[in-house]
Amino acid sequence: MPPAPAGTVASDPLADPGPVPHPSLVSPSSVPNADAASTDPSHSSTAPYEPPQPSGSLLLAWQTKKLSILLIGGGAVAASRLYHLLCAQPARIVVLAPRDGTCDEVSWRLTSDHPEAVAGRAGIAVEWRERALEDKSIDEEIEGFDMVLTALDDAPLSRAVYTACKARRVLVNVADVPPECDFYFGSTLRRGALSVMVSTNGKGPRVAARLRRRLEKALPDNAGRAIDNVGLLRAGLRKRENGGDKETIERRMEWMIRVSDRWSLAQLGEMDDRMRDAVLEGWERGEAKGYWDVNRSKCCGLGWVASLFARAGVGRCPVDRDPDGTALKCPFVMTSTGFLLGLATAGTAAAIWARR
Ligand SMILES: C[C@@]1(CC(=O)O)c2cc3[nH]c(cc4nc(cc5[nH]c(cc(n2)[C@H]1CCC(=O)O)[C@@](C)(CC(=O)O)[C@@H]5CCC(=O)O)C(CC(=O)O)=C4CCC(=O)O)c(CCC(=O)O)c3CC(=O)O
Ligand SMILES: NC(=O)C1=CN([C@@H]2O[C@H](COP(=O)(O)OP(=O)(O)OC[C@H]3O[C@@H](n4cnc5c(N)ncnc54)[C@H](O)[C@@H]3O)[C@@H](O)[C@H]2O)C=CC1
Repeated sequence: MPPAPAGTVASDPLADPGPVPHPSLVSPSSVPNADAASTDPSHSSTAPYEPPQPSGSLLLAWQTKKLSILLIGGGAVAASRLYHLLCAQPARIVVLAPRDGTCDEVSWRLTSDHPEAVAGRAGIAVEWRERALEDKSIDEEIEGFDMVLTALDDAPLSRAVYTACKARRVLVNVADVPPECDFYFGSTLRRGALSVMVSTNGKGPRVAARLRRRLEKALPDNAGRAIDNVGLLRAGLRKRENGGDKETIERRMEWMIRVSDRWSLAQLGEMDDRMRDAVLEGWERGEAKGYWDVNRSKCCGLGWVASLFARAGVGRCPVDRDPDGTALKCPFVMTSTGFLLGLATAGTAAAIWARR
């Protein structure tokens, strides 16, 4: 089969078109108002498009690999900041805090020989300036940094840092003075390359943490691995087809959408090198292989049957077609099944009653 023409959604007749096409592949006017499907009863908009939620902040995945970041303070808040900074893997992290008063976690992350502490610092120039910040030396201390974070128990000193940073156009977060922050931290859960941040924009950080814990419990165990494996698949696709022209980009995205929508998170979490290569073999023909298509010999050959069933959408909700959903949990399937059963029961009762 020749490669799929750009912009088409299903070159494989049995392939699932998937729940939502990529925004770049549909005309903007066909994007529906997500509110219509919202389960939040406070949303009663009839606007055709999602009305802006005035939260006051822009959530972004900030790429920090070229940044030099200064963290001032060494207490519990600084420990949390340091953990998130290490996850972000900037070029350089400098902590400015006297040894006396610095908590164990901060000093462990900065100096321990424990293999995990060492791995956590890998590739980052990490430095601990073991001294206290003084008012008169602020300008000197912040020199050369792209971002400054303060986690001090000294509000006037924090404010002075803020003023100095603003004079130099350096981005700053002052943990104890929200109006003097260019950005806020949020409650973030991390699994591999997957991060989810809950932000209440300064309204209720403790509640944000509670919501984050709830999300953590709801997330499948291997969600992080699933995302990492999708990353490897996309990298593999780029190796096969690295073209940058519009048609190639559209074809790559269209194929990735179809493949992504055929694998549940649990199945993605299992995707190993063999499965990935088998999926990538479908690229040339524009074929989007699902989990069972590349595991047909599994379960004594019953994988073939599962592959046919999966392509026909058996076991999936016919309405949202979510690869992680099952028909048993689909309100549409359950309601219509209940309705048909009710109808059959009422019909049988009526027939029995009419015969008497
Ligand atoms: C504006 C913001 C600026 C910023 O820090 O970037 C800010 C500000 C302040 N927090 C204060 C207090 C508390 N903060 C927490 C917890 C967290 N705070 C975080 C973020 C933020 N905190 C930003 C807004 C984020 C948002 O709203 O979404 C989290 C999410 C992320 C993180 O810090 O990494 C992290 C949870 C992480 C997790 O567990 O997942 C707890 C709960 C606890 O400790 O258990 C308390 C005590 C209870 C309470 O006060 O509500 C005070 C002192 C108030 C006072 O003086 O009374 C201020 C200053 C003020 O509000 O004036
Ligand atoms: N944004 C947030 O998430 C939260 C913010 N806070 C606020 O953040 C601030 C810090 O909180 P904690 O870490 O719990 O306080 P903490 O008292 O545990 O730590 C303060 C740290 O600052 C260091 N320090 C003090 N003066 C210094 C100086 N001149 N130079 C360098 N380091 C200095 C101390 O050695 C200590 O390590 C507090 O003002 C608190 O109200 C508190 C809880 C959550």
